[in-house]
Parts: sequence; C-alpha cells; structure tokens
Amino acid sequence: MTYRVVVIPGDGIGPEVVAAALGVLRKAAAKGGVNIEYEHCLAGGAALDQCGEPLPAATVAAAKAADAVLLGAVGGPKWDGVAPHLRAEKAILGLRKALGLYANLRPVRVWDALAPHSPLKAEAVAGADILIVRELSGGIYYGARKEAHVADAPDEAWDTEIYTAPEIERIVRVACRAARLRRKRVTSVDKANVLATSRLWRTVAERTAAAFPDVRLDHLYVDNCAMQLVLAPKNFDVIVTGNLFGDILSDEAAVLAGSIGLLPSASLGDGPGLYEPIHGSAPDIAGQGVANPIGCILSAAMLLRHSLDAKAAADAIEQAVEAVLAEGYRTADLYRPGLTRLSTEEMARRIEEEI
Ligand SMILES: NC(=O)C1=CN([C@@H]2O[C@H](COP(=O)(O)OP(=O)(O)OC[C@H]3O[C@@H](n4cnc5c(N)ncnc54)[C@H](O)[C@@H]3O)[C@@H](O)[C@H]2O)C=CC1
Ligand SMILES: CC(C)CC(=O)C(=O)O
Ligand SMILES: [Mg+2]
Repeated sequence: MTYRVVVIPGDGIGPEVVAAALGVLRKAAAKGGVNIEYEHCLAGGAALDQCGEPLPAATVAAAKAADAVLLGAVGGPKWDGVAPHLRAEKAILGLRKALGLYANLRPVRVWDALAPHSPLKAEAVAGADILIVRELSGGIYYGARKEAHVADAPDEAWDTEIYTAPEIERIVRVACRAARLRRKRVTSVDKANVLATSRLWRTVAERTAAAFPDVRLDHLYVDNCAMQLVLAPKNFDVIVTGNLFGDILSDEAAVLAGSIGLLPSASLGDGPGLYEPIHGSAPDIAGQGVANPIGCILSAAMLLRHSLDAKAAADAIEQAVEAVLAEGYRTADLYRPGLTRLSTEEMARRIEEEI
C-alpha cells in the first residue's frame, strides 16, 4: 500500500524545517518499508502571493484526499497588513476546520541531555513528560468577532467564545483515553471563576471523566496552571484545555523542553491528521539556516504513528533524536560552549544518519 502525504511548507522557517523533516521521514519510511507519495501544496503567505488567497481550494481538496498532512508554519510581517479575511494565519484555522481536526496533541518531553541546560531548575524539569490535549476546532478562535477594517478609526472590537457540551465531551474523552496509556491523571484547565464557557467546560469534564474511573481528574485555573507548569512540571500528566489556553500553555511548556523548536504536534479528527511543529514562522531567524528542525521532525514521527500505523518508523525517529542530542549536537537555540553546533540541514542529516 502507498500512503499519500500532503506537504505544506508555508512561510518563514516553515520551508526550512519541512525540508529537514522530509529527509528524515523519507529515511525512516524507507527503512521501515513504508511507502509514501508526497504532494506539495500552498498555504499561508506563500499562497497569498501566488494565488491571492491564503488557503486555496486545491490545497483543501488535496489535504482531504490524503492520509496525512505535514505543515511547517504560516504567516509573517510581510502579510500582516492584509485584510483580516486574507491573513496567512487564516490558512491554518481554515485547514483545521475543513479537516475536522478537533484534538491537538502536544507532547512536551524533557530530553535527558537538555535538562541540565534548562533556564529553569534542572531538577524540576528533568523527567517531566506532559501531554497537552488542546481543543482545536472551537472556542474563541472560531467565534464571531467584530473587527474594524474600514478606513474610519475603530473604537470597539469583540471576540466570542462558544463551547458546546459535545465539543467538550469529545476532547475530554481523548484526554482520558491518552491518560490511560500514561500515568492516568488528567488536569482540566479553565477559568471557571470568571467565564461561562469555562464553567460548562468544568461540569462536562467531570461528567465525561466519570466514565473513566481509573483516571484521576483534577481542575486548575489557567493562571495557576501557567505558574505550576514552570514550578512543578512533574505534577502534570495530561492537560486538557480549550483552544486559546492550550495555544498559550504549550508555548510556555516549550521552555521546559528547552526551546519551542523542539515541540511537535498532531491534530486529529475523523479523517486525515495534520502534523506541525507548535512554533510559528519565526521571521526573526528565517533564511539563516539556524532554525531547530526537531519539532517538525518529531511531528513527522507522530504522522507515522497516528496516520500511517508505522510505529517502528516513528520510534526510530524519536530514538535518533534522543541519540543525537545525547551526543551533544545542537542547533543555535540550544547551543552551549563545548557542544557541537549544527545548522538546520546538518541537524536533519545527523538524525538521518543515526536512523
Ligand atoms: N501554526 C502556525 O503556522 C503558526 C503561525 N504563527 C505565525 O508565525 C509568525 C511569527 O510568530 P511569533 O509570535 O514570532 O512566534 P514564533 O513561534 O514564530 O517565534 C517565537 C520565537 O521562537 C523562536 N523560534 C520559533 N521556532 C523556532 C525554531 N524552530 N528554532 C529556533 N527558534 C524558534 C523565534 O525565533 C522567535 O524568537 C506570526 O505571523 C504568527 O501569526 C505563529 C504560531 C503558529
Ligand atoms: C494561527 C494560530 C492559532 C496558530 C498557533 O499559534 C498555534 O496553533 O499554535
Ligand atoms: Mg501557538
């Protein structure tokens, strides 16, 4: 059988990390006997430049027909001035919606080789292993908003957060199922002391988790969670939360790992999955060959595991990443004197060799 993977490099460092990840994916797939055909598609600023819209219908159609999608990142200052409906970031939100991707899995793993160099206390982060389960197709990113993009100066704007019980139920179920394969703890994060959506979230989370008696559910307000994540990360197993809170907390959790360039993600629904590093297009370092490709490479491993049923190939990538870090190879974001500094491309080649 031949799998079909749509590749969307996007903007900024997106094409750099995707090229790196593709090399590693090809190597792991070849070694594991997994046949993959690739189709490159446009989205984001690159699509805006070439087609006049951030998410061409052809990209959506190709993604829907594929087994999985590998994406870099979209957006950047070049396109920040366009009308809101043309923003490059609309591509990512549109693609997630079109593919029905409601569950965003963001594993945060602190590699042994990196804990000693953490900006946080090494003993606090060493061994931390958290899975953030972020609701991805609802919440404030998708609610109605008033946004003035007229010539007159605006003096009011609003965004709306709507969550329904079925949306909360299905994401809490994902979190509880994931916890069963881990340390059987789910922390549901909300702002139920203020927000109506959060009070619904808490009630539905309780009700849903009751069907998983072997899983311990607790609740934290998001502000406290933000603090506990850096103070006592080892107290967390699975975190389940809404779209906005999950977006913010996962960037924060990247500090535990050492760099946002390390964190992968899988966005899952009932059809093809979308795999992307959690970072954005990093315009400040784009084009310099210094971006850390490991988040995108580990996203490719998640793609193999979740969409192509290729566990051995996924494991091979993760083991190679661990080995290369243990051997002291680092991109600029994690470089320290005494270690070996590699470019984006060199890091990918080193991981390929390790596989
Ligand atoms: N999924 C996506 O396509 C996302 C797109 N964006 C877009 O990306 C653009 C830039 O957003 P920012 O807020 O600056 O977030 P960002 O994640 O692109 O960058 C934040 C910081 O992390 C660094 N960084 C990010 N990825 C890195 C990597 N692989 N290796 C080393 N350092 C890395 C950057 O250099 C920067 O200092 C914006 O247009 C934003 O809307 C932001 C987040 C996600
Ligand atoms: C367009 C944004 C919602 C993308 C983002 O920051 C993310 O999904 O992490
Ligand atoms: Mg984000």
